[in-house]
Amino acid sequence: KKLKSGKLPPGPQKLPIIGNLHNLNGLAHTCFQNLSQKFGPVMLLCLGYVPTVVISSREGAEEALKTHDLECCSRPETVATRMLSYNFKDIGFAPYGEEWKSLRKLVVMELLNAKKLKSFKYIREEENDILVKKLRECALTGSPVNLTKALFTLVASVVCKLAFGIDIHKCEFIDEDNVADLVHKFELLIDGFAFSDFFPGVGWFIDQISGQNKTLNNVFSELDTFFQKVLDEHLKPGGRVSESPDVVDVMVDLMEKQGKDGDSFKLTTDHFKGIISDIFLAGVNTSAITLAWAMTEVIRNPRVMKKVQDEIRTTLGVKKEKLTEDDLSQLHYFKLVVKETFRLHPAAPLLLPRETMSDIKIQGYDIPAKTQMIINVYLIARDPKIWTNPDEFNPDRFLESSIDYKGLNYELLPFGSGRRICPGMMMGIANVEMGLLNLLYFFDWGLPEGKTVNDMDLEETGSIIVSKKATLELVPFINN
Ligand code: HEM
Repeated sequence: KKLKSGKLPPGPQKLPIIGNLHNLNGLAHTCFQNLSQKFGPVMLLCLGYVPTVVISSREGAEEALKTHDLECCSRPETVATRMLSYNFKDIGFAPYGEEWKSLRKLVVMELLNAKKLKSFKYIREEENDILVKKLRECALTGSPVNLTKALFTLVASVVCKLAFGIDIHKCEFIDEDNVADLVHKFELLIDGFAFSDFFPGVGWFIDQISGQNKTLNNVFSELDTFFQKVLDEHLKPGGRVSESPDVVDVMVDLMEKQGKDGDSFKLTTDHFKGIISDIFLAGVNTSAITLAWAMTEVIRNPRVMKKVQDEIRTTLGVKKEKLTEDDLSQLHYFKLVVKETFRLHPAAPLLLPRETMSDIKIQGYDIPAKTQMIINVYLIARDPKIWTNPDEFNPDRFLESSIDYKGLNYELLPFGSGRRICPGMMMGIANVEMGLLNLLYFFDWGLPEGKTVNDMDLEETGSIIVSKKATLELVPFINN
């Protein structure tokens, strides 16, 4: 691909063949942060053979996501994304077109619409209750809990039950204690560097002899086995007995009925697995990561912890045995704590990469078609021109502010914006809010013996999805 002339965005000097890959050593969003301090908020890099524009200003993000929304598609073609999306037969990595539209509509209609979400709230309440009971047992022994793992299990149990009709506490093919490891495998896969991502042809050869292809295939095959079993459960002869059909039931039903209409696309096993992969991986990881960061931040900020727990316990009283989603509606400061967590720790700090479908202009620069476009929402949410003391965790900053995080305020975009905005946003928010509320209402929290707040490791890890690297271990104390 050759970049056409015009007023291209500035960027660092390129080296032959590798382009600017040498500029990326470390976490992508922080490397881009250092580079954009030098080259500005719209900059052009070449990642191997992939021309890439990185945007890190609110104005640039707004122009890209709004004005040019119709000209962007989300399709970073890497070895890992090709595997996980089952050859782009999913939603997150599918190119813009009829297939993507139909699949997104199906998932939104069958899983993520407001009515369905409301009818699913009992599942969330039930699963949180199970976690609270387990934590109570740990509190009696006074021993630290691996909260990272507990939160992954919580979110996975909710997502698996409502999307796939599977109870992971009883399921034969997935062990509830290993679900966090399974999601972690996905992180390894998506972070796995493959030469063929950046150097077509010759890169494949290097990956083959270096063993990278084998590693990626092994990790993928474990995930694929899980997805296949989810599918098999739904295809069992005699059908499934289910009160309310889940997304896979609906797809099976559609597949059985399809065939006559020659125009519309046909659902295949790859579509099934692409959707299961999207829901499991995009749905579980992100909410669990956000919950772990929320707990980390409130432990590090005792003033905020006290203020939010006072609000929760005064508003809800101290005698509740079990919380319901209706309890959330009365809380105000609590929601600001969640908002501040989304600001400082967006689970997808660069959103999903997009690709321009035609030549476009952003902030006065010419950007050719087929350029990968990355929006650094992490940096925008910490821009000192927009936020006072941007690195400080301070939910009070939102007390007098109307800025929200649902895709309309371009300074705060943890769920993205525009046509590819996260379709699971409402479910993600509900998972995070209900999980955090239960942790803060029923328990007080401390650090393991001998540890202080200063010992807490805040290092991040990951590329597309970024999480807290170190496991979060805390000691619960029963409040009531
Ligand atoms: C705290 C929770 C979550 C966060 C922070 C989050 C964040 C995101 C972000 C930033 C994107 C990319 C948006 C863009 O590029 O503009 C995205 C896309 C997506 N998310 Fe989420 N998400 C969450 C929960 C969920 C859940 C619960 C599901 C499904 C059950 C889900 C399914 C998806 C899918 C399918 C896409 C791809 C959409 C498309 O390309 O059309 N997410 N998410």
